[in-house]
Amino acid sequence: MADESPPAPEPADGNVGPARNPVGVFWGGRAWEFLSLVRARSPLVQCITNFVSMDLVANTLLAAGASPAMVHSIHEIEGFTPRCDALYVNVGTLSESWLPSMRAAASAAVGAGRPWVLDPVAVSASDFRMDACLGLVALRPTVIRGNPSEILALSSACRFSDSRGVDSSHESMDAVGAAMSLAEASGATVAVSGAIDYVTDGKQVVGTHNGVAMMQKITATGCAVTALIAAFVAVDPSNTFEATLCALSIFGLAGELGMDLARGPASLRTNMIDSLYGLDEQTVASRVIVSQRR
Ligand SMILES: Nc1ncnc2c1ncn2[C@@H]1O[C@H](COP(=O)(O)OP(=O)(O)O)[C@@H](O)[C@H]1O
Ligand SMILES: Cc1ncsc1CCOP(=O)(O)O
Ligand SMILES: [Mg+2]
Repeated sequence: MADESPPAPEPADGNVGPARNPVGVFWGGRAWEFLSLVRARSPLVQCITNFVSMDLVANTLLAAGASPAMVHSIHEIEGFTPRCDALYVNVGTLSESWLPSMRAAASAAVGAGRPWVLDPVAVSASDFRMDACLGLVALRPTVIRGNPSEILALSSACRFSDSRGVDSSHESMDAVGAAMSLAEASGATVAVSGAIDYVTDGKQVVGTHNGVAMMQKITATGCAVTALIAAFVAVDPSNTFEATLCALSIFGLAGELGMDLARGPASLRTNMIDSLYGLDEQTVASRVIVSQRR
């Protein structure tokens, strides 16, 4: 298809331009379209997520215009999950009693033709967690998003990596190859977060440069952006790759705007939610920065 979109303005540092997607649409424009769809449709996102993250995940989804539901009882899966627009599973505070709900919900989502998204928090912390995540990956998540250490560990299914827990000890660039392998093996779109967030389907790799380092100093920002990915995928399940990249861009941009007024992590958290809520087309179109890596 001919590329008829106008040329993108080069960013100040000149080395990464807002790239075009394969059909020549600006990522800033795509990100705005996805956010607008989420605001218009308010997708219902079932979240089976860790205790630490529940508040930030729910508030992030609400600020974006989506509708969160923290429903995790095994007795509610059969009736509830197929009615949702997307499912989000996060193993951050995994326990024996929750794992069956996660599996049942993933199966129910797949059975109902709904997308589901996995966040393999601290996957290498224990054999129990690694086995649980491998079992969940076998249930065909639509998207997997983790930090570099998590994606490296899950991709190699290495049970005793040098990861220290929920935080990453690697750069996102280090995990791009692992993310591609994981995408190929699982059939999922894989996102690895960091200073640059990379998204891959196993063939192409695209990076978004939005975000600020202080987002790492707020617990559950990773969990929250994975939930946002679920909301974006929910409104356009046939464009998983774009939805994932745009959710990461939008969340990073909210962090950048929030940082303008922040005095530290606590005020950044508040300002980030406010900024996400208030994003407008001009800001999104002009400030989303994406680069094609491959
Ligand atoms: N060095 C960084 N610079 C800018 N943004 C970052 C940086 N590190 C992480 N982020 C952003 O913080 C959010 C959470 O990512 P990350 O900290 O990698 O996940 P997790 O919380 O799962 O470890 C993502 O939106 C990511 O883009
Ligand atoms: C601190 C902590 N412990 C178990 S889950 C969790 C939150 C992890 O959040 P994130 O992966 O977004 O950093
Ligand atoms: Mg995480």
